[in-house]
Amino acid sequence: MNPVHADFFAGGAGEERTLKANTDAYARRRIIPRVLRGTGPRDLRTTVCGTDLSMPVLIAPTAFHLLAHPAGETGTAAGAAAAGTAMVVSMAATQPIEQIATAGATLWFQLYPQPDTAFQDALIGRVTKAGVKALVVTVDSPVLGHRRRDLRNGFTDLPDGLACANMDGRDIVMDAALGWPHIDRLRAATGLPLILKGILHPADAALAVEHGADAIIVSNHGGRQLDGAIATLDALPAVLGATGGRIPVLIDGGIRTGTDVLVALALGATAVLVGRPVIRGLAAGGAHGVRETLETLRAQLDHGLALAGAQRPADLTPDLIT
Ligand SMILES: Cc1cc2nc3c(=O)[nH]c(=O)nc-3n(C[C@H](O)[C@H](O)[C@H](O)COP(=O)(O)O)c2cc1C
Ligand SMILES: O=C(O)C(=O)c1ccccc1
Repeated sequence: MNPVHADFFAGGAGEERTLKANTDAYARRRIIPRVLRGTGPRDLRTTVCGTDLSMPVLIAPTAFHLLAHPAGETGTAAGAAAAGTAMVVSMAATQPIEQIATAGATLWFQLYPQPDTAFQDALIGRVTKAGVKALVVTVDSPVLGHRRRDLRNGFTDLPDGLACANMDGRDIVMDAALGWPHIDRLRAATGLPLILKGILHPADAALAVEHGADAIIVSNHGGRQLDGAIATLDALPAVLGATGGRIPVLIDGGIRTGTDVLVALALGATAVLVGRPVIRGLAAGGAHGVRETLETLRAQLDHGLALAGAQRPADLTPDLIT
């Protein structure tokens, strides 16, 4: 990959402390396995907001897949389809949603709320018509994070010939005026499940429930927005305390192995999303590479469940983690 693009995918904001904290939080945890619980054969299937998944792992929304591989988002979606999981398509996707949909994966669509609500409504209509099964609204980006690698590299825009293919020639606006009324507006604008991505504070998790969110994603945007923000795994318990089981709580950031998935599930997440590992799979081998990444996570999760004394994700409980 072009090193400038590799930096774009890998990098975080500021000192990259939060980027590192996400993976460190998993490395700090240890599993206290149970034995003699009859763990075979495992069943990893999970349903989230009406979407059936072969395992509790989804593809996080990430920008610009054509920079990673000529198959682009359609290749990523084909990998998701082969693995039986869902892909969250970024608003900054470089291929049209209708093309990505031809790969046959279950798709959710990620949206940065746009001040041009007429355009936003049209985009929601377009992706709904294309068959997406949920809207994921990213709420952690009132402004873009300060990404020093991109600034140093002068990476400010897509190269000629590439564009955000679902934006009708517009730029994505990150809007610091956003508030809960914008969420209420989105809630009224769609019958699709509405999922808020980028929640870290328990008070915001409670507000998300009150404003009709169908699920939330505990996320710090992979350490790309507020450097110094809490690691997502460390934020999870208080968020779960605030939601009290009323809606599913998903998590992303720093998940690199199947045992990381196991830890997140045991601490109460319904499912996880993975960002950079999928981009690396895509860059290395297109749709097959994405599938390989997902199948590796599945095999590791399955193996970990057996060794920790769980037959299915629902058997995992917080007492298994220290
Ligand atoms: C290169 C890159 C681009 C991203 N683009 C988006 C995006 O367009 N929309 C969004 O909501 N999140 C975006 N994210 C954040 C991811 O959805 C996710 O929160 C994060 O990557 C999870 O951390 P992980 O990469 O450690 O798995 C992006 C992340 C990366 C690394
Ligand atoms: O969200 C991101 O992290 C990201 O990298 C991005 C870049 C351009 C447009 C939208 C998102």
